[in-house]
Amino acid sequence: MADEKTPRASNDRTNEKKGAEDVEAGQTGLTRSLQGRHLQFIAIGATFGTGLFLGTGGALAKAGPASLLIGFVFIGLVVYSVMVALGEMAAYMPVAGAFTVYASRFVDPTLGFAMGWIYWFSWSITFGLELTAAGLIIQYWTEAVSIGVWIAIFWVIFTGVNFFPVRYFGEMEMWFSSIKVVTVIGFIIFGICINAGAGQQGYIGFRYWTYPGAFAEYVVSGAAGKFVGFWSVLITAGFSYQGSELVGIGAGETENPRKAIPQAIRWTFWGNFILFVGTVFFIGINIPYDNADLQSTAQNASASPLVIVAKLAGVQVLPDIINAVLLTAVLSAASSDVYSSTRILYALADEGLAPAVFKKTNRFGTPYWSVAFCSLLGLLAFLNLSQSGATVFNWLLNITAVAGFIVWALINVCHLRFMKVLSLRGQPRSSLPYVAPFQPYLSWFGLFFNILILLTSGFTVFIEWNTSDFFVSYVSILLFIVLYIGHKVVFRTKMVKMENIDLTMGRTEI
Ligand SMILES: NC(=[NH2+])NCCC[C@H](N)C(=O)O
Repeated sequence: MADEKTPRASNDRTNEKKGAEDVEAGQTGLTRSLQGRHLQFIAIGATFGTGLFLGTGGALAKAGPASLLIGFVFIGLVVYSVMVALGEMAAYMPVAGAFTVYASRFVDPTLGFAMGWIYWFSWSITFGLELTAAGLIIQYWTEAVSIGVWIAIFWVIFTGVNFFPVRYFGEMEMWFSSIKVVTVIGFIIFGICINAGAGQQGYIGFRYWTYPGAFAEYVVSGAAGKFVGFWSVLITAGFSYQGSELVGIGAGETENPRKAIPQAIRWTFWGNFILFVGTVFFIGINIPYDNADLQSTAQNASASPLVIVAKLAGVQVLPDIINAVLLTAVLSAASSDVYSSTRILYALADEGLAPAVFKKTNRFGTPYWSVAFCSLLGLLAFLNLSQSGATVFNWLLNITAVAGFIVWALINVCHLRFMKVLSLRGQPRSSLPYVAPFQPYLSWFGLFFNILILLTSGFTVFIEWNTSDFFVSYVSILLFIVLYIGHKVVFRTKMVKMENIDLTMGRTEI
């Protein structure tokens, strides 16, 4: 198999001579200096970003509060299926890059290649997207300085941060993420008070669910529908939750994977789920979906619904404070973006699926070429300087979200195959360090909906043809297909046969 030739295999051979601990650290070249809590915070850092803080506004405006809530709960279930699947595999086989490695080993090296590069693509693009969002947020205070200056400053800072030893990075990310979590909790408490009558609107309750209503009519060229509105929320919800799966990417860098990974996964999932659903619930009961600010946000991503809630309540300085926090939120997401695309590229190089230079680490374990290359794509943020910044922003958001759904679907695929091979070899799943619940149904459920959502993400083009919408909705799928076919044609890989699947390499306990 191609495996024989990969640098990773040779790495492992050298490692066999070293002590058990060295095998753990040396296997990836990255150091195992992160703990479970760091993983969790990196995942939280990447997840709580533009999606929750800005994207929810547009979704509420178009679909109404009930659709928003149901959409976030529903995608939460899909995320759950992905997270527990990943947890089961990663706790058993902690390797850097995690799921692309599983795809290569359990299904087909070509699948690992295409999945890895599409995932890498989604994060590199998100870096640019988030830098732009940061610039837009600052412009709330002053437009005297060009947005390009902010993008440049943040690009330098967050690229630089990723060159630090990973331990410092993990520590910094923990602070950033904590600020976000505290903000969201603060917002929820604030939302309760405002709803109960603390603001200038008096007691609100569910008033806005009656007028203007719980569901909005989603309008596409004359045709309108409530279900369509709900369905349109799913892409935004998906984008918002994406990043949760990062817990698995850092798997190769944790000190005690068997314990740390399941715990980190559990905390990340439940933390994200509760805070996301809580946030969209309180946004949805405190802002009428036909609010003018909200409707204009849907057009130009200009104001966060969190800021709108504070504005409606008539609290003076609060919008500024929330804006400041949003800035840190989006910036921390930006630095996690680089971390994530760097590690995915490293893992691809490690598997022999990207140039070996991306594997080079310095003595602190930083894969510096990889960091440099990934952050270069963040410079795409400067494209947003054009007039249609908001349009470009929405485009990138959609492209990224679809890429994310492809990756989630493939995590489900890997898990289904993982379970199959275990059962063929007579190894009970109960012997695993972490066992995903409701299997195999949950993984099938996740796979079905991930595919359905990504295939229907561009449904509006079927109602009214629009080339640019078609492109935005399906370019990630096209890219994925091109990567897949391209790799197949050049390398002529074969699907990994069940009996050849390697379940031992990368394990901490054999
Ligand atoms: N597949 C991806 N890389 N998606 C990007 C996720 C972005 C993140 N959830 C945010 O709201 O900012």
